Amino acid sequence: MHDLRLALRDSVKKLDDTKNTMNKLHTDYDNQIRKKDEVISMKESIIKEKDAYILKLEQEISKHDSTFISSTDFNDGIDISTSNRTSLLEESSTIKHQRTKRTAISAEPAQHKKSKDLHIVLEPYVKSDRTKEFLRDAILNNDFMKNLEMDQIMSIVDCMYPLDHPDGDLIIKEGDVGNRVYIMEEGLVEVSKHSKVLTTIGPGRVFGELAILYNCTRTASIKALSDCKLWAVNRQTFQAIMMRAGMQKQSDHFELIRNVKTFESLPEDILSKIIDSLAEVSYADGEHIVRQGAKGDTFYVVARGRAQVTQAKSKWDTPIYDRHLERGDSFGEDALQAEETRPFNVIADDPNGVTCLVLDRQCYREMIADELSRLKREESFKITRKITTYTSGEEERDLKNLRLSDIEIVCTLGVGGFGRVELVQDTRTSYKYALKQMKKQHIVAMKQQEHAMNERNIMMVTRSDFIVRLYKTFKDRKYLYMLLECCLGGELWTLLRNRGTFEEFEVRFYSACVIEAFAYLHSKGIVYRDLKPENLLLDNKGYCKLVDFGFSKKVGLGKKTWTFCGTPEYVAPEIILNKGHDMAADCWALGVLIFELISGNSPFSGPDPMKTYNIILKGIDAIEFPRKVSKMATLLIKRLCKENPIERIGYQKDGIKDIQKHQWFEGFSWECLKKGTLAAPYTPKVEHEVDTSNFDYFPEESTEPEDDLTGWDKEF
Ligand SMILES: Nc1ncnc2c1ncn2[C@@H]1O[C@H](COP(=O)(O)OP(=O)(O)OP(=O)(O)O)[C@@H](O)[C@H]1O
Ligand SMILES: Nc1nc2c(ncn2[C@@H]2O[C@@H]3COP(=O)(O)O[C@H]3[C@H]2O)c(=O)[nH]1
Repeated sequence: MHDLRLALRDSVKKLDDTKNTMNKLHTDYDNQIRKKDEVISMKESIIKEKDAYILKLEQEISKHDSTFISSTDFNDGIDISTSNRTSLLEESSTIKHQRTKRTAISAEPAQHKKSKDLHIVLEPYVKSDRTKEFLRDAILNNDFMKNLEMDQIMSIVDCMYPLDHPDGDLIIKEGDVGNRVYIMEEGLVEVSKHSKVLTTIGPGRVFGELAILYNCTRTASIKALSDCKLWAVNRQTFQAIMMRAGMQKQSDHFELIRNVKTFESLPEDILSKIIDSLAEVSYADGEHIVRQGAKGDTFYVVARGRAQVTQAKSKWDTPIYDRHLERGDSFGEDALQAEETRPFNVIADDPNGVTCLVLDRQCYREMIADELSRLKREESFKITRKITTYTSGEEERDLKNLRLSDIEIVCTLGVGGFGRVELVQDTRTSYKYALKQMKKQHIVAMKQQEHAMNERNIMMVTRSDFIVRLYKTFKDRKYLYMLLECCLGGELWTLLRNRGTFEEFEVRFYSACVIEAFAYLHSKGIVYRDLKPENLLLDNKGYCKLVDFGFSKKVGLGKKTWTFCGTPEYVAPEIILNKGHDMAADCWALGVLIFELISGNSPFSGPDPMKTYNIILKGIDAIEFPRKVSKMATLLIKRLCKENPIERIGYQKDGIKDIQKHQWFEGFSWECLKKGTLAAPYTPKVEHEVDTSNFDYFPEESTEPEDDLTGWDKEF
């Protein structure tokens, strides 16, 4: 019995020990969990602190960004607004996020100044042929300027004038507004950036071109290391030549083409497409342009010089003179329909040679013929689309009677270049909106009045589920206000920052939303010009919508615009080269976006905008695609990022539809996307109407801007 009792006591003790051990283990476990939680919350607070620090830093940077430059000090007639943040970002590179929001830049010449620029009288400076050749070769040796058209280069050469700088002179100061491009004839200069010597430049080299080409402040300083003999061209002259050459060529070709019988009944936008597809070909005196009996599929218009038509009665006869062709005369029309056996010879008969505009059948078919038959079909069915009126919910929102004083701020959603975007509510109806408020004085200081008006005018009439809706605008003494549809899912940029990359099925969805937005805008002749993840907002369902129409413009179908504008990593080569651009620039940017969303990095990215432009000009084929980008996506990106705008998918016969039909989108339900029934790859967590957890925190602003009562915003 005693033994049994002892054994029982032993067992109870053992049980107690086990219980104690268990309790201890539990306490340890709890402690560990607590510690883990503490570590997690410590980590979170470090991340928060880091974010706040980065935010502060970014705000500091954007304060410095306010050093937008203005060209009025040398009154060159072009408005320039360029944020010069690169150097500051470079300095902060060790602590910045792996992903930093990118600033857009713009150099929109005001309309009246644009035309004034075109009427500038170019003042050639007389110089020897040897000097001309020397200057031309220097330009052709420059990475950026070699891409200009030869007639632009020769006009620049003609307008260059001599300039001397003695040893020790600071010819260019980093950060200044640039007003000349130079070519060194004799001497040596030293290039430095942030006081670090980068290189030296000797005879036969161009310098000072970057600030002029891209409307930014001087990217480096240049000091004479000896007495220097230079040639210079003024910014105003340089930019007039760039813009004028493109415009003149377009209007010259337009004049020639509109008088060709085959094209006489075509609408202007199709004529413009033909013009874009034309190639200029030159022939030496006596050279055959076409040969009798040869097969051909090219159509010709004589642009310059005289050509002779001769014809032989048979193979064995000598050709006999028939007539002369001059500027505006065309031949080979039949070749546009089917292969033509040339019925005569056309031979250049001009000591200065002959230049023809040529168009081949395949190009004509791809670009124009289908569009023509579509037009004809539409004409015969007299398709008149009903203008949809979007009244749903509008009446109960009672926007007509809504006044600024009815709006109550809930909290800040974001801070932009010109002010803040607040989550607000209409106190009468409790509807929630995003209210973008822009400081008028700041807009004027940056010469962005035209852009602010464009943004308002375009967004006000835009009705697409893939574009943030603008409901109403207000203004007071200090601010312009835009009452916008609120997208509480946050920016696609933030999601990309948190994820690093997206899977292709996700990118397919987001880019499809952009494609729908572009299909809408492009059909109305509007070019968007600032595509990037920063400008795509997610709604509660996870669909993305285009926002920030500050650079959008109604160009019109078949027309071009010449503004340098966009975000460096996303600008198309024709924008960089000032060739005139249109909706095709958006197709380019779409290729860049798809690449960036899949791989996490944009394809064209240098340490500063100039290097980025240089990489863009080298083209997409020079870019190595990461393995993560599938073959099919690579093909689509390469077709979107074609150097020649007219070859870009999305800009050809079926427009944006061609992109939708691309194999990368095979199986994608465009219909469900449009109806809003397709499930988004990610649904943001939005728990209530004022849940701003998908946005960063923005501290309140203490200073108020000055009044602006100049009245430029009358129509806002
Ligand atoms: N409709 C909206 N719904 C929710 N958030 C918005 C909305 N519009 C803007 N935001 C947020 O506010 C931020 C600032 O927007 P805003 O358009 O002023 O800035 P931005 O893109 O820098 O433009 P800007 O070029 O005009 O300075 C955006 O980055 C976005 O996070
Ligand atoms: N930023 C930069 N400019 C350079 C370099 N080498 C030569 N330059 C020239 O320095 C010039 C300074 O003025 P710009 O920025 O107008 O144009 C710049 C270039 O022409 C270089 O490595 N970096």
